[in-house]
Amino acid sequence: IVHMAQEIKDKSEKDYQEVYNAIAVKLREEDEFDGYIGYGPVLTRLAWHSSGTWDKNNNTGGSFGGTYQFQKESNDPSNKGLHNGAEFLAPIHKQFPWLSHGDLYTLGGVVAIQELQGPVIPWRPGRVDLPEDMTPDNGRLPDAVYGADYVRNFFKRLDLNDQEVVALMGAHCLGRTHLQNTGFDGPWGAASNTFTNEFFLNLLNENWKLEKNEAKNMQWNSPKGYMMLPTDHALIEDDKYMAYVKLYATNNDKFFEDFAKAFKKLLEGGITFPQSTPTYRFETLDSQGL
Ligand code: HEM
Ligand SMILES: Nc1ncc(C2CC2)[nH]1
Repeated sequence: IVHMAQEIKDKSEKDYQEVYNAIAVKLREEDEFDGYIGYGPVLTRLAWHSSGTWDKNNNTGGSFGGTYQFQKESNDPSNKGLHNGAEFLAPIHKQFPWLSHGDLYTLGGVVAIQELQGPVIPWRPGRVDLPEDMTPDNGRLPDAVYGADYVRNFFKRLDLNDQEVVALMGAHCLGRTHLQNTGFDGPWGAASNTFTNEFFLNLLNENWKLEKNEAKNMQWNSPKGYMMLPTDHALIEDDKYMAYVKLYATNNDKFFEDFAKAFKKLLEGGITFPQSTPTYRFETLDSQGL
């Protein structure tokens, strides 16, 4: 299967910056969601989950077809809680009906990372809505209860290596787990809505204890009230992953640079873009003085 991005001839960088700004203004205004965390984290997770269904072996799934819009995918138990992100984006789709669902979901993640003071994520348009019967089966997204070998093997299907996996996991600096979504709880301390390398610093500096939570799942908790999933903690149990955890804990610029590259790669998995497709690097609201 070839997912050839369409050439967008009648839309300019200004048009896409206008969509970016509409999402960013809504993100700034609707700040009360999830105990004043806001929509940034759940938009980031929606962009990741709509892309993370890709299978490089047969080029099925991925962000291209925007199939998260169909219940077969949005009702995947792995996607519990993401309807909040989709409902946030629905008025944006109404305002800009020419934007495909795949472009909408991935752009939402780009806006979230950038507006939460993370790196600029280069982004290309041209994903094309596919029919419902092209929706990938449930079960393509990762479980949180396993260790390093599982994580390494899982991300092979998305063509992501150790360095890319560790960089991407840094997005767990955002938001929080919700017992009713995934059976994991916490952090009880201030969950963050600012993109930093804190995930790596916490992994290295906190005193982690493996405990059974209220949903009978094992998770790692720290005296400060932070938590790590077993798949998070796996990054300091494996020597190859540990090297990147230490790199990103001590070099924030390198983390930002590597995260931006890996997140773009994740959001574009399986897509062939025409040579003529521009790569956009959007301005944040702050940098536009808005
Ligand atoms: C082994 C891979 C991964 C596993 C097992 C995993 C698992 C989870 C779980 C269980 C939650 C809690 C969801 C909830 O209870 O509402 C979560 C939240 C989140 N994940 Fe991951 N994740 C993984 C990789 C990623 C990646 C690659 C990204 C993005 C680059 C990401 C971004 C997020 C964000 C932003 C949240 C917070 C969502 C919110 O606050 O509503 N995760 N993840
Ligand atoms: N440490 C940690 N692992 C997963 C999370 C969810 C993103 C909030 N937090």
